[in-house]
Amino acid sequence: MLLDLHQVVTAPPGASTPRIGPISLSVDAGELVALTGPNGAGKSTLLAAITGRAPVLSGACHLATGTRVQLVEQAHPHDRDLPVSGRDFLAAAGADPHPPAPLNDWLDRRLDAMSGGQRQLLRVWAGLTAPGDLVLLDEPSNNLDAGARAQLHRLLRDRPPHRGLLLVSHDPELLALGCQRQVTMPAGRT
Ligand SMILES: Nc1ncnc2c1ncn2[C@@H]1O[C@H](COP(=O)(O)OP(=O)(O)OP(=O)(O)O)[C@@H](O)[C@H]1O
Repeated sequence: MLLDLHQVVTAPPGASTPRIGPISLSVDAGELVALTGPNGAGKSTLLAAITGRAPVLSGACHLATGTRVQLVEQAHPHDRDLPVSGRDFLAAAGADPHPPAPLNDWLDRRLDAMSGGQRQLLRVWAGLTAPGDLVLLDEPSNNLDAGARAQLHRLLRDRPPHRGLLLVSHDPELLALGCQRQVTMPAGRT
């Protein structure tokens, strides 16, 4: 098992409330596990706990020894300030430099000259193909139009087969992509 959470209770980085959880889930190599739940339930905070940026207040969060984690966060306003080309961004991430069309058409463009959706797809590609065993995707279809959502589905469908994926999403189309399990985050507590 790459990731095994048992009754984990966490809280946002630097805060002691709200308490998030308890939640249990596991992700094995090759599995796609979906994490759903209402806005504010704590899904992004749980990803922060898995990557060590938020505390595990009780329960156990176990990553198999040597597991490399790639986190693709929700689109961040500072993304657009990065003065690098798509090609340099993929190189810096250690990602596959040959994404499928139409992503390959954007590689000579600077990130700050791409649309938010184009940056988002490139970030997902980087997360899926950079060295890693477990990929954490935080609401990757946010702000994508129908065409970009279709591209995202293709990237996920054709992902490297042995990686484990934990997919945070509210998007029914994404959740229908063939998740092994769907786990619902309980509402947060103060
Ligand atoms: N830095 C912080 N300090 C205090 N509270 C925070 C902080 N960051 C988030 N929160 C609170 O923690 C709770 C969980 O937030 P989080 O972003 O993890 O939820 P989420 O399930 O990912 O939500 P969404 O579906 O809207 O993205 C929310 O009530 C939020 O207001």
